[in-house]
Amino acid sequence: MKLVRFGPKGAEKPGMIDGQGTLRDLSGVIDDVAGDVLLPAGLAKLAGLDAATLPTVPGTPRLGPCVGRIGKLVCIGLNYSDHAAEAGVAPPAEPVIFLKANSSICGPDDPILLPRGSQKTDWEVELAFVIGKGGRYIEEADWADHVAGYCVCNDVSERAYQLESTGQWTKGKSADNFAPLGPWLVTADEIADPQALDLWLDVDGVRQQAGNTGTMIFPVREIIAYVSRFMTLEPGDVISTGTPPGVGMGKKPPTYLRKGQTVTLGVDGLGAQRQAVIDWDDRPL
Ligand SMILES: NC(=O)N[C@@H](O)C(=O)O
Repeated sequence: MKLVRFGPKGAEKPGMIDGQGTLRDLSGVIDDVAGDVLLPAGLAKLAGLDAATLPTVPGTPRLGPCVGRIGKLVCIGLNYSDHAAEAGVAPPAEPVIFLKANSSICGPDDPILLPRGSQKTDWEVELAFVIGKGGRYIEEADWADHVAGYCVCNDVSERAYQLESTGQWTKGKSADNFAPLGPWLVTADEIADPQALDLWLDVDGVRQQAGNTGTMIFPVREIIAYVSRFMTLEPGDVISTGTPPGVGMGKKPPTYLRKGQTVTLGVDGLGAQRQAVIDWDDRPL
């Protein structure tokens, strides 16, 4: 199943994309793509629906982040050795974990908002996964029982805020619209192997990142066990698994996003995102 959330920011309704690619309204069945709906029983109920009986949604409404009421957005840093090399650091011996502020989460095609004065806003295509059944101290062998599905994430990053001032990475990772999620939450049954997915990102139509999740240092199964050693994972939490090489920071010379550019990105089977780059002060209100 491909689950979506559509409509204006903050008032998104749940929906699904049927086998013909038509957007269907799920708001008569569930209140949101969130929480317990993501548990195995919730997803089984949705899978049992006859999509043809759901109302179609006219037009092409805005898509919101494909999961609602996200409790936390956990990210894995430097999870591709060639990205670690371009970032100038050694591949980590254990997963690097950081959080992005929930206020950075936005729809897949919402604009990237350049923070005031930003000169080093960068792109990062990533495979993200969504927790269904939560847990603590999850065994690696049980990882698949805990994943509701997968989606695309652009881990937008302001490198000066992230790396050139005091503290950890949070400041550079958390600005508004720095975490587009979607277009769809693709349920886990549709992804045979999360470690065999191509991912790509273009700026103004020019390929910048091309990778495959097979080259991650720490695969999804290890990430879920590792993260749950440090925090309880809950239904609707999202974990983004790191970016392959080709970020702007790693170019020679480094190249960053400018107002007026367009970023497109995607992951095999999970759909694509498209973001216009605009100044924060020009954001639609
Ligand atoms: N360098 C940096 O910020 N990288 C991470 O976000 C990552 O995904 O590897």
